[in-house]
Amino acid sequence: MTENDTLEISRRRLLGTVGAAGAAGLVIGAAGGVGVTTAGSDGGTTDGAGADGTPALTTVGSTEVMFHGKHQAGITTPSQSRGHLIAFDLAPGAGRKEAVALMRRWSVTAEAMMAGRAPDGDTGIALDAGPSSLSVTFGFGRTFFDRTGLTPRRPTALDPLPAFSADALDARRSEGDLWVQIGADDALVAFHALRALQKDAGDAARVRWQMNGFNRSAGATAKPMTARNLMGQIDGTGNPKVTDPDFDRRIFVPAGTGGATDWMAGGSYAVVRRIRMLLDDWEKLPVDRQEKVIGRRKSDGAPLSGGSETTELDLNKLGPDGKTVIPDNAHSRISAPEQNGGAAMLRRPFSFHDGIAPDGTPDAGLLFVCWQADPLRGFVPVQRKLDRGDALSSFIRHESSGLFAVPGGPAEGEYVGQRLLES
Ligand SMILES: C=CC1=C(C)c2cc3[nH]c(cc4nc(cc5[nH]c(cc1n2)c(C)c5CCC(=O)O)C(CCC(=O)O)=C4C)c(C)c3C=C
Ligand SMILES: [Fe+2]
Repeated sequence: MTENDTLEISRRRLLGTVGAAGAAGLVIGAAGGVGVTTAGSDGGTTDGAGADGTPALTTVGSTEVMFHGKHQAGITTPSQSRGHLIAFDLAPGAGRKEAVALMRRWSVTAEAMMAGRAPDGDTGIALDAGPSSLSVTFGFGRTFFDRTGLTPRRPTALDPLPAFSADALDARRSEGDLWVQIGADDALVAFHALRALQKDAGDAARVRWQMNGFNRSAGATAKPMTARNLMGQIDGTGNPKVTDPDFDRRIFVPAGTGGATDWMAGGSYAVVRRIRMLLDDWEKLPVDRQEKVIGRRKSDGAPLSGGSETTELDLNKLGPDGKTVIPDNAHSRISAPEQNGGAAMLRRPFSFHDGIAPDGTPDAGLLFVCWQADPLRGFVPVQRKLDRGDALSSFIRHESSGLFAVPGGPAEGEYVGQRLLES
């Protein structure tokens, strides 16, 4: 477990709000899933409910994600119900000096808001709310390095992603000098963070694109479970777990790689794709055919080869017709690490819905965000393979793309990116 996996209920909020609900102690050890332990003097349960069955909703507002740590927040942090992804370009004439000042400002603001404190010049949008699991994550795009005179320190991992045959990318909604991912379990808290960071950008950087997403709200299901996407599938089952022995090696850049990119130690690379779902077409497909597209049951996410959600896929199991029960073009088969030389990534997406497109179809889908120590051993080989023969590809369209270097988390007194910008 990493330092940022440990979420704490801020003592102040706990006493101020949760205490009133009778929850005497709350600890969230949250890597890969929220576990809420309520040691209430009222005999509350371990799923956050009080003895009288009243949900301890106050825990949603009270949960605090740590800003400082080995890794930035928002990577292994449990997915929040609201998200904003926003890319900025440095303003014309702005260079390294302005970038340093901006990263300092952003870090001060993010730290305050994640702790539930109002930043300077506050708008008041989040007044009354606790931190609500707010996380703010900062990344640098390929173009940032030229703009700041740091080209020699640009990692090769930021080389442009290859073009894929199914790409229908909008350049204006792709890439960017800087990238910010905001997540929170309250819509106002998330928007508040977005506004504060936009205001902090001042004259130094301009918004290039912004996308808004959502996930299931904490407490909406009877027990914590893997989220569903807008196609109705349980999505996230095959993700690497922080307890896997090779988790850190796959997701985070190791220290001591030496040389120009040492500043990325503890960091990770984010691939961001706005993937439209062709929901009208998808929903016309009978459920048994939808299940063959993925290779898993829709109801509970279990592999078509049998078992429960967490059972390994049996890719060789044959059906009565002599064909593999998980079809050759099933999404789960093609993307499985064992089919891709072990290539793995941590998928941490948000769903999006931006209304109805001009053709009358829903402009909805997945803000696909995946994390890896090296995109050439994560996203790229898997997407190459999916691009060639994934049954899901008839029902999705990749509309924008970004690749960002997300440096390690700041130590106390440091700002995000300091090891790049000041060495
Ligand atoms: C290149 C990477 C991937 C893209 C792009 C992608 C898009 C995408 N996926 C779903 C739905 C599901 N994906 C599932 C599994 C899965 N997908 C990827 C990679 C990409 N998906 C991986 C690596 C895996 C895990 C494979 C494994 O370890 O077995 C599943 C099954 C459940 C699960 O494991 O999460 C679903 C469902 C959509 C809807 C989508 C684009 C919109
Ligand atoms: Fe997938």
